[in-house]
Amino acid sequence: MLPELKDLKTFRDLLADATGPDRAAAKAAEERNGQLTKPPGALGRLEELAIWYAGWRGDARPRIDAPQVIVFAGNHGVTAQGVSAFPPEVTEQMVLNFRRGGAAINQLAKAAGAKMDVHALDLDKPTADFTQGPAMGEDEFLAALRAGWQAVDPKADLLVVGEMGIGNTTPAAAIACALFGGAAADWTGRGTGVDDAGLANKTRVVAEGVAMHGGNGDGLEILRRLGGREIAAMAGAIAAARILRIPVILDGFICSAAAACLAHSAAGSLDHAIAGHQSAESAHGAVLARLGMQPLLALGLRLGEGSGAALAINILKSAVACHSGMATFAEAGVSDA
Ligand SMILES: O=C(O)c1ccc[n+]([C@@H]2O[C@H](COP(=O)([O-])O)[C@@H](O)[C@H]2O)c1
Ligand SMILES: Cc1cc2nc[nH]c2cc1C
Repeated sequence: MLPELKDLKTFRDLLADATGPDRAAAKAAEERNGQLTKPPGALGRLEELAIWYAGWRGDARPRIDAPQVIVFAGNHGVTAQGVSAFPPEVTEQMVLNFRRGGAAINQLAKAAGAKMDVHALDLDKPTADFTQGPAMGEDEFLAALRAGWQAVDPKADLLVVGEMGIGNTTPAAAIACALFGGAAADWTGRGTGVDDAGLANKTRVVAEGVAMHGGNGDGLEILRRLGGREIAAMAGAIAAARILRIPVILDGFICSAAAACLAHSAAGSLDHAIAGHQSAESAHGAVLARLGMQPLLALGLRLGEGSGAALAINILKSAVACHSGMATFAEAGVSDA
């Protein structure tokens, strides 16, 4: 059961106190893996993926039958600074497109056998421009975390969180810079495709935001000050999934920035998450490296929407299918080494 998110302290406490995977199930899965009809280690990373998944599900021979993809959408006051190649109206237009089934993620979720939910968060009320003050007040931030928290289907057995929000690579870059240090230019990329002048302007905006808000508190406070509603909602959903023991596949740059805020606030809070795909957004590889994650795929996508993570669902499903469906040496009458 998922506890109610009364206030930010409750969220912080739940994040810090969440229990880890079921070690007995992981151990039993490891033993089973050693008996399957293949040379030891021959399924490469699929083997560790299946054991990791078994541990989080508390089942040495699990199945993946009910993946959930959630796309959160939000609008950003910082778009007033000309940081995106597209106008902010596109956020709402794309939400309609998601609801009609016309976006890439609709097809990718379908191809992965996942149900997809869309949550648009106060699109008519963009966050504040973080160069002027905190992006969200405490109540707004809590409401966004809660939207993510409540969006997770407790019956799901795998979760992908994605986003749509014109301008949101700017807050994601600012978050990464505030959490990991270095120069704004190290974390700022082209997003939907800004030109060189646009990139220079965006880098200045990120630097201003980090100068104003960086160094103020933990990852959650950084998320409130520099983030956005859809970014906070992704963080809320990832944290809820851990409590529900639902493994998570992370998507691109913005999703990873949301996740990084959780990891900064409480070590181990991403133990139930893996990286699905390394985005072409320039700093995504560096964020994943800081999180100690190796993406399953690198196909050059830079779309968001949960697209890269949705593509990785079938890899995890395949790992679990091999693990749970293969015969052991004894069952198949194949000679062991
Ligand atoms: O996920 C990524 O790595 C990613 C990289 C570049 C762009 N995006 C998507 O593009 C939008 C943000 O780009 P921008 O240029 O408006 O900041 C937002 O809707 C994201 O879903 C997403
Ligand atoms: C068309 C479009 C689709 C998107 N999907 C996620 N981010 C996006 C940004 C744009 C501009």
